[in-house]
Formats: sequence, structure tokens, C-alpha cells
Amino acid sequence: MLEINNLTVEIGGRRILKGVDLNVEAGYTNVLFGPNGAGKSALLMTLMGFSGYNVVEGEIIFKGEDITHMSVYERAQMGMGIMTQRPPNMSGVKLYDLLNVISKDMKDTEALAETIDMVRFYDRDVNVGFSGGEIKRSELLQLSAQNPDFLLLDEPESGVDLVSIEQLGKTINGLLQKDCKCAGDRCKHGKSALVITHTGQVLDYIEADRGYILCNGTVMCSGNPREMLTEIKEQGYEECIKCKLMKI
Ligand SMILES: Nc1ncnc2c1ncn2[C@@H]1O[C@H](COP(=O)(O)OP(=O)(O)OP(=O)(O)O)[C@@H](O)[C@H]1O
Repeated sequence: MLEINNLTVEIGGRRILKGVDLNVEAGYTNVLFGPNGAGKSALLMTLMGFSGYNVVEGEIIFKGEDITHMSVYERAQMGMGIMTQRPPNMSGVKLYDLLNVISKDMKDTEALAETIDMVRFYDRDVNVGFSGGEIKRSELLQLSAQNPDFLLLDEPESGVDLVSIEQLGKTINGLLQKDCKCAGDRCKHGKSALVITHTGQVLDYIEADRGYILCNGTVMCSGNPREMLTEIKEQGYEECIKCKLMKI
């Protein structure tokens, strides 16, 4: 569903991503690990097409189409959606009005808003004065309203209290499983996701297929995400860099 080939990106003339290769098949959820400043958020922002992320080499193929130079709007229309780390305040835009514009099914959106206690935010300007956890819930609600085929999730659990993480994780899982008409417990032709996580807490609620470690703008290795998380917790990212150097 998503194919990233040799993606090299500059921000303000500084090279942030260097020849990134990464794939996410339809129905799969892949995970991106990496130390602070590695370029994980930059990768997601580039995939969504935000300005300031200049692709100087490589390509992004989504649903078989080259989207490398498409606008954010066109990518969203094609079924790509994002939950960013620091979404902007939207002064003058009420949450309800925004949901009403992007919602494919307002009934579903309102049901989720009830579940995650966001109805009382309908009359507030989007993100203005929201707490960290409230921003995450608002973002999740907007993403659910859009109901994209491909979810880019940037540290969805960060800033969320321990009790609410379960609800957030289950909601994300529900979103990934939504509209899946396959029999059996796993739908390999449904929605896909690329998730950034430091703690791995969200992985307790979703099926993660493949993990990637990004260090200094480069993919160092890939593998079983749970095993990778255990190794990162035990050995940190230093071992990963050494391992890559040894392979070279
Ligand atoms: N607008 C910008 N101007 C200059 N440098 C930027 C800009 N945006 C990002 N960077 C730099 O790009 C690098 C990668 O940032 P990015 O946010 O992608 O890291 P990250 O892997 O998501 O880190 P974290 O885990 O801390 O969220 C950092 O060194 C950051 O300072």
C-alpha cells in the first residue's frame, strides 16, 4: 500500500532523512522506533505532504501512485490520515464544525466522541487550551471522522494518562479494524498504519507486524517489533548503530 524508496529529505537546507526505504503492505501495521531527533516525525510529515519537508531524492508510492509531490489535500483524499505530535491551534474553528466538515459518518463520529468524552469540547476552538491528553483525543476523533485507509500515528500515547491509554489503544485498534469485511481474526486487505512509539505501550492494543529503527535519518534495521522493543529497552540504540556498521 505504501512504498518509500530512497527517500532523502531536507528541512531548511539540512538533510534530515537519508535514503529511507520502507514498505507497509495493505492491512499491515508497521512501527517506527528511534532516538530523539532521528527523523521519525519528519518522515511522517513528509509522507503526509506538509510544506517545509523538501524531497530532494527518492519517491513515495501510495496505492500504486507516485504521491511524492502531491498536496496534503490530495493525499488525504486518497485515504491518508495523520495524528501529529504537535497539531496547531485552530482559533475560530469549533471542534464540532471541523468534525462536521471532515466526517464521512457523523453518527459514528458522535458515538466515538461520547465514548472518549469529547462532546464537551464541541464548542471549543480546536486545540486551543486543550491539555496534552485532550489534544490526543481530539486528534483521534478527527482521524476517526476522516476514516482514512492509511494511518500515520506519531506517538499516540505520549501525554496520555495510564488509565486512558487503554481506551486510546482500543480506539486505534477499532479504527484499524473498521470496515474490514474479511473472515478470521486478521484482515490483511484492510487499513494500514505506520506508528511511532517510544514506550511501545500502544502495541499492547494493536497487532504490529514489522518494526523499523531509524537513527540519524537512516533506517538501521527492521524486524519483529516486540523483539526490537525488548532489545532497545535492554541495549539502547547504540547497539543498533554498531550492528549496522558491522554489516557495512
Ligand atoms: N523546521 C525545522 N527546522 C530545522 N530543523 C528541524 C525542523 N524540523 C525538524 N528539524 C530537525 O530534524 C531532526 C529530526 O526531527 P524529528 O522531529 O523528525 O525527530 P524525531 O525522531 O521525531 O524525534 P523525537 O523522538 O524527539 O520526537 C531534529 O534534529 C530536528 O531538530
